Parts: sequence; C-alpha cells; structure tokens
Amino acid sequence: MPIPDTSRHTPASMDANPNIEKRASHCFGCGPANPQGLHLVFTTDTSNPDIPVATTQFQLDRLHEGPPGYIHGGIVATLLDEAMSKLNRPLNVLAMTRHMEIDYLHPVPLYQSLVLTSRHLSREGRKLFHRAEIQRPDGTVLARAKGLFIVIDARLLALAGLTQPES
Ligand SMILES: CCCCCCCC(=O)SCCNC(=O)CCNC(=O)[C@H](O)C(C)(C)COP(=O)(O)OP(=O)(O)OC[C@H]1O[C@@H](n2cnc3c(N)ncnc32)[C@H](O)[C@@H]1OP(=O)(O)O
Repeated sequence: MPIPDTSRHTPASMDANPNIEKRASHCFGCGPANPQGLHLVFTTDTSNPDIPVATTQFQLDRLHEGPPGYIHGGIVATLLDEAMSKLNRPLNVLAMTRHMEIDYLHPVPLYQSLVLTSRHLSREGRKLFHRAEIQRPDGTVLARAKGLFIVIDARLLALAGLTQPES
C-alpha cells in the first residue's frame, strides 16, 4: 500500500482552522499552492450576470497522459468539472458537483494550447445546470460536458468547519 508523503499532507488544506481561501488554494484544478495541481486560471465574463462564462487556456504534458500523446480521460473530466465549478461564485453560491455527463468526441492532445470554457445554463432551486467544452483554438470541440451542481448551505459548511461563520 502506498505510504502517504507527509511533506505533502501537512499543508494549509489540512490545518485545524483554515479558512475557505486557504483550503481552496490546494484545489487540484486551480489551487496555486498544490505542487501537483493543474494551476488553471480562469477569466470569468459576467457581462450577463445571469449567464456567467468562464474561460482558460491550458496545455498539459506527459504527467497527465492517457493514450500515448493524449490527455487521460479522467483528467479531461477534471478539466470540465473545474471549469463548470468556476461558474458558482459569480452566481453567488457555494455548490458541489452532483452529476456530470461527458462526451469524449476526439482525443485531447498533450503539448498543445487548448481552450476550456464553461457556461451556466439554468437554475431550478438548489440545482444549477452548467455546460463546458474543451476546444482547439480553431473551435473544434474535443470534449463536452453537462453538469448538475447542488447549492450548499453556507451555514452547514461553517458548522462543518469548512468556512468561517458569518458574523
Ligand atoms: C465548496 C466549494 C467546492 C468546489 C468544488 C468544485 C467541484 C467539485 O469537484 S465538487 C467534488 C465532487 N462532488 C462531490 O464530492 C459531491 C458529493 N455529493 C454530495 O455531497 C451530495 O450528493 C450533495 C451535497 C452534492 C447533494 O446532496 P443532497 O442535498 O442530498 O442532494 P440530492 O437529494 O442527492 O440531489 C439534489 C437534487 O439533484 C437531483 N439529481 C440527482 N442526480 C440527478 C441527475 N442525474 N439528473 C438530474 N437531477 C439529479 C435530485 O433528484 C435532487 O433533486 P430534488 O432536490 O428536486 O429532489
């Protein structure tokens, strides 16, 4: 059984009393403090505040290889999930992925700059429906996802110690 590397298991994300920003700093998708992470940085377009759009460019190497020369399918799912999660804050909610479905349309290549974009579709109560795509710069869609995110009650997060309680 693999032995955990304690040097990587004592960051701020594991501290007894972190705030949500410190915890988020170790997010595998976007956390700047995670040395193994993807370090995605999104631009969010809120010109229509009801339909936020998040976009980033990324390029991965063999660390994330699945089929030779292409990104592992699980990492493709991570990219799409991460992009959709970036729509929640502009909508002023905390939410977690409940369900997502993915169309792997073409293999997603390593060593090429690609575009990852997401868009909010609709909301029904606690249920947020988002979509995301990975595209080549010429607009060819390589993978596409639809996601259902469920709004989490901020007070429950505070009770669980994941956020600071509202004063
Ligand atoms: C805090 C910031 C985090 C940022 C995270 C970034 C994105 C992530 O990667 S999150 C990590 C992955 N996700 C998770 O670990 C979440 C694990 N799941 C959970 O904790 C819970 O299921 C949770 C909190 C999301 C929802 O739980 P719960 O409140 O019991 O909801 P639940 O009743 O199961 O489902 C909610 C609704 O979705 C509906 N639903 C479930 N599946 C589907 C589906 N496939 N299609 C349509 N609707 C569905 C349910 O019917 C229900 O609808 P309604 O309220 O109308 O009855």
